[in-house]
Amino acid sequence: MERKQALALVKEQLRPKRYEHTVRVTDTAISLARHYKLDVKKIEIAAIFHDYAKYRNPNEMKRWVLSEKLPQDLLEYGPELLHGPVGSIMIEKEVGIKDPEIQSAIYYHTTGKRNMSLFDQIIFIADYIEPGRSFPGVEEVRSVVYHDINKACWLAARNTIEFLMEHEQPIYPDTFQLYNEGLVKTGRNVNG
Ligand SMILES: Nc1ncnc2c1ncn2[C@@H]1O[C@H](COP(=O)(O)OP(=O)(O)O)[C@@H](O)[C@H]1O
Repeated sequence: MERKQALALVKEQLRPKRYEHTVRVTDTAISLARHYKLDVKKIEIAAIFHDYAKYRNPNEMKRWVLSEKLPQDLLEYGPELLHGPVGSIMIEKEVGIKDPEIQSAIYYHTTGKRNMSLFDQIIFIADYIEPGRSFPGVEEVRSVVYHDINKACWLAARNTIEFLMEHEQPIYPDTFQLYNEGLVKTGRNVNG
């Protein structure tokens, strides 16, 4: 699918600010894909569709979780966490995009997870660092992402966990697993 057609399809699904965010995520992801030598056209499609389900009705998303047998614990964390997993299914059913790499990146773009592929990482971190983001710590992530994308994803997970804890929000465990993985892989675990 071409960029123009893909953007037109998501524009119908999103509010104007979210659509602008999507365009910035897409441009950021393309730049990272060029740098890390991934398929730029494929990254572009994943980025354009990453928030496809963002404004779907929470009850509709809940029905998709149940009918598609997605992990039911997602339902305990509020509707915000559903749009990635549900969006990964919806793009196949509604748009005809059936591609495991694209669908995985959309599925995990909010929480991250351990063992992300480079493709997953690029969508996850492009969403976090796109130029419209201004939360604490984002500059540090931008400064490392072109030479150490593992570190960038780890920092994003750490910052998100800190933010959610400060606000006493529940935290879906995939983000903890990404955080832990970074410490274990760099030897900074409890025994190190
Ligand atoms: N593991 C998690 N558990 C609960 N909430 C999370 C987790 N990871 C991220 N979030 C929250 O989900 C919300 C949506 O994330 P965001 O990056 O804005 O996604 P998107 O750009 O796709 O809308 C943010 O408020 C973020 O703090």
